[in-house]
Amino acid sequence: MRLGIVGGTGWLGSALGRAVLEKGVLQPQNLSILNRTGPQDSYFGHRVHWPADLAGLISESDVIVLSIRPQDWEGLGLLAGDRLVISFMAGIGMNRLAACGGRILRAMPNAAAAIGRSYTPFVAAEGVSASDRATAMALLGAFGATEELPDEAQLDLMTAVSGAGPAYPALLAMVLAQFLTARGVAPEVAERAALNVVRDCPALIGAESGAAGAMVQTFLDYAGTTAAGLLAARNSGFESALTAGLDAALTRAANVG
Ligand SMILES: NC(=O)C1=CN([C@@H]2O[C@H](COP(=O)(O)OP(=O)(O)OC[C@H]3O[C@@H](n4cnc5c(N)ncnc54)[C@H](OP(=O)(O)O)[C@@H]3O)[C@@H](O)[C@H]2O)C=CC1
Ligand SMILES: O=C(O)[C@@H]1CCC=N1
Repeated sequence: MRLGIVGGTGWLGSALGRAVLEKGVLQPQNLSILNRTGPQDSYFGHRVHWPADLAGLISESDVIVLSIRPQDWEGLGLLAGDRLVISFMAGIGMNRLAACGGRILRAMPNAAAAIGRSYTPFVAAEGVSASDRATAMALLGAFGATEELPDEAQLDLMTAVSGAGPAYPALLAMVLAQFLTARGVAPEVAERAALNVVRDCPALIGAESGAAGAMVQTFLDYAGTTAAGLLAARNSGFESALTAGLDAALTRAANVG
């Protein structure tokens, strides 16, 4: 299989390119990278193809990954023939992607792709075969976990939620640190304390089903200071504020590009 990544030097495109090479999913001679700024001497220590333009990338690829920003899609003018096309673009629906003529699969990685820990759900259009799905899962599996969703509406929901990756935990860490600094704690100490909470919580919560709810319940049952804080945060609109943020992201996804 020969893979072409449009946007292969960007945030997600480079995470994918690096992962497929490091995991041995592809040999460098089977990887083509297109960007705006041009070729690089070394691509994560490998020599890959740097086609001069989109036509060059198409001609030397069996599978094309679109990892450009949504607003760049209309100007790209991709005509993919009967190739498998995997789009990472937020909010560019199957209806618009169909213009390129390929067999389309939309996937939604997140920033954890850069450390091989993305959660990458996908949906496939009609005409995408079992073998195409296996190909996509091998590629996406190189930078984390992947699974198929039943419909595109769910992928758009995931765009707002898992697609945001560390964004909301980072906002949480900022609020925690601001609370401390506003009450006299030195900024660097406040930041250490806040980051400790956010950075260590994945290992503490675990990954099993119901783990987050169980953790909250553990603290509520403990009935101490944290329970008082959790209840007050809920009563002050913590959940509705976050839900409003996710709704705004979903609305943006529907209007992007
Ligand atoms: N970043 C994230 O966490 C997530 C991103 N996404 C989606 O993934 C897609 C990629 O995002 P991200 O990696 O963050 O974006 P970046 O801005 O980091 O990368 C975009 C890439 O596209 C290249 N590019 C832009 N226009 C063209 C063009 N006309 N021809 C060839 N290459 C082009 C850029 O080239 P150059 O490097 O030369 O400028 C760059 O390599 C987006 O559509 C986004 O919605 C989805 C989920 C999460
Ligand atoms: O913020 C963004 O636009 C990207 C796309 C989906 C999630 N993150």
